[in-house]
Amino acid sequence: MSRKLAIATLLYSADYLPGVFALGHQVNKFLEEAGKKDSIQTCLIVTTSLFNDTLSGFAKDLLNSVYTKFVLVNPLEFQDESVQRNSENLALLKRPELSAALIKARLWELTQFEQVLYLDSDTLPLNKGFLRLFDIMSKQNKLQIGAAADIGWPDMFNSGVMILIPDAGTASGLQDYILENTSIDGSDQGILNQFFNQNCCTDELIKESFPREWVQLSFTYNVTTPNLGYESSPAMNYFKPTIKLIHFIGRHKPWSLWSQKDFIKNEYHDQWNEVYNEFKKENGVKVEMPKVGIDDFDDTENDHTKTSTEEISQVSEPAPVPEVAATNTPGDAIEDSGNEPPSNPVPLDFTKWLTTFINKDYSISQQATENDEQPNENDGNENNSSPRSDQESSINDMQEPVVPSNDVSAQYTNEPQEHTNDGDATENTTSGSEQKSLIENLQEPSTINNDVTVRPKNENSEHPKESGDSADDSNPEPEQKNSMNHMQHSIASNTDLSEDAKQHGLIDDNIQYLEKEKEGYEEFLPDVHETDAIDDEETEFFDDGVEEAVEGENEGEGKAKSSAAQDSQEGAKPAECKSGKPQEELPNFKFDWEASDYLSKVERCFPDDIFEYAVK
Ligand SMILES: O=c1ccn([C@@H]2O[C@H](COP(=O)(O)OP(=O)(O)O[C@H]3O[C@H](CO)[C@@H](O)[C@H](O)[C@H]3O)[C@@H](O)[C@H]2O)c(=O)[nH]1
Ligand SMILES: [Mn+2]
Repeated sequence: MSRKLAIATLLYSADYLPGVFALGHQVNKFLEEAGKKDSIQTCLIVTTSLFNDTLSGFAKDLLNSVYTKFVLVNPLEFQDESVQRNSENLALLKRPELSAALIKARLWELTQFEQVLYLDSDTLPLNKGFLRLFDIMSKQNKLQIGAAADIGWPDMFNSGVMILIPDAGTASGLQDYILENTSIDGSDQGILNQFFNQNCCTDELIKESFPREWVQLSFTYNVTTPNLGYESSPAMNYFKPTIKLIHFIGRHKPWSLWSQKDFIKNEYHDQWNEVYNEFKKENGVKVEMPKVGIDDFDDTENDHTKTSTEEISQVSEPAPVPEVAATNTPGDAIEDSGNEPPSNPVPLDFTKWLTTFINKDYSISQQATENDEQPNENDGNENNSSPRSDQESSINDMQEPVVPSNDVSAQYTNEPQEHTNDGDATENTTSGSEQKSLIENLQEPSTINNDVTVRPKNENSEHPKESGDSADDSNPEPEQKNSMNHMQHSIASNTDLSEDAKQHGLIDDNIQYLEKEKEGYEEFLPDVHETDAIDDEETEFFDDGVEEAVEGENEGEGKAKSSAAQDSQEGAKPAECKSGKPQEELPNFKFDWEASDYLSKVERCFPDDIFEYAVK
């Protein structure tokens, strides 16, 4: 009699939907190819609140087309406390969204299956060879976990690919352990290693009798990428034909911006995109993924979707640009892009800020004597934001299509709740995607030739407390959520940007925007590109630039980031203003933010072509 087998993945925030879709699609392909479609279930573990309250009926239908079973799970008991205790270690990862990955502990509750192959949703099997794991591990017992070494610390396993035996006793033991111990990495990988992996027992005596066992799988079952600095490693070339699965670890996922950029992308990202496009084509998905994914969202619900739902909850209308779960908040940007000067003296829009503060003193003094000498200058100023104004109509066009919500026929297990997709007929959709941006340094993998390395099994002992080494497979990157929040204030243009690039519409807009103004801003541009082209931090840059320039009332301090402005000023000095009147004194760059009415006193004297973008 055949064993009850499942391949499972996890979804606790909508921005991983593309991963879940592509993975499910690919797994099905290989199950079919291997003739195992009927013998191995595909199982989506999804948080109850995400499923019931957030995902659209359309998304559920799509999920239903690739997964045979949905398992709705709730947070672990006392998960909040665990997350709290782990927060310090998790901070090392710079991946706060992973706090909820502790919910992977629920995998051992899937006792309706005899064996489960868990795959992170950012994994991609490359061929049906990955299914051999069920054969290789056919004798696995409930105290064992099969996983490949993590490249960040190869004495530990990576928890993105795990084969396990569900068992109620193990499940409760693990959850107790999570309650009582701090995870090495603040998330699931650390604590699962501590629980299962004898190597994490730093006390040699206890190690002798360690009760559970990590069975090390070949790295070819979980080849993590990116592998910066090692991409052309001889080992990679040597083992390439044997790779069964790729795992896109870290902040940057194949569906996020960076994979669309030439500078980091590798062939596996192309493969992922092919699979994803194939999925979309086969399922007739033509709308943008945010429209697929999420219904109206109630911010009061679960913690697990917090990273995305913080954003979702703010959004009244979806932005058209991101392919995947990206949230752009139309609000501020659109409002600010009108002709009304902002009532708030702290400008959010960098260009507006720039044009208003330049030559303030000059214009004030000129005003005193010349009155109408520069009658049109303020027009350009007011139109600073005009490149974005055309987006308002795009936003208005972004109404979620009415998508019929079909019943999801998959069975729900484990605290089933009736899903109420009926109310989802109209999806005012948006998605909360924090753009995960990180480039990992990966160590050269110590690849083994055998598929499995079974370690000596020990018995009966206490669990190791914790080790000092981080299992972090991600390089720290500055936290970017805040900057994402800033990003939400802007709307990306509805261009033909690649779908993922569209997620970062703001970034690209800003870059293009500045390029248009290149003349006179050259010294400024490299900073923008270097700092911003890759990820979300550009928004911080702008804010910083504003703050620094403002705070740096002595001219030197502000120069670093507003040098272009100053240069333009200096360049303008001997030249003529648009009015034709030569400037007679150096502009004063002092910027007194306390002066509440400064906007009304601001003038500039640049030639109009500097503000060409305003016309466009
Ligand atoms: O916002 C999120 C974040 C994660 N996930 C799910 O949780 C998995 C783990 O997150 P992921 O971004 O894939 O983590 P990695 O970058 O792979 O980071 C490493 O560290 C994590 C924390 O220990 C482990 O869960 C991973 O297996 C391990 O590879 C994802 O694949 C998803 O299935 C979500 O649904 N929403
Ligand atoms: Mn992963």
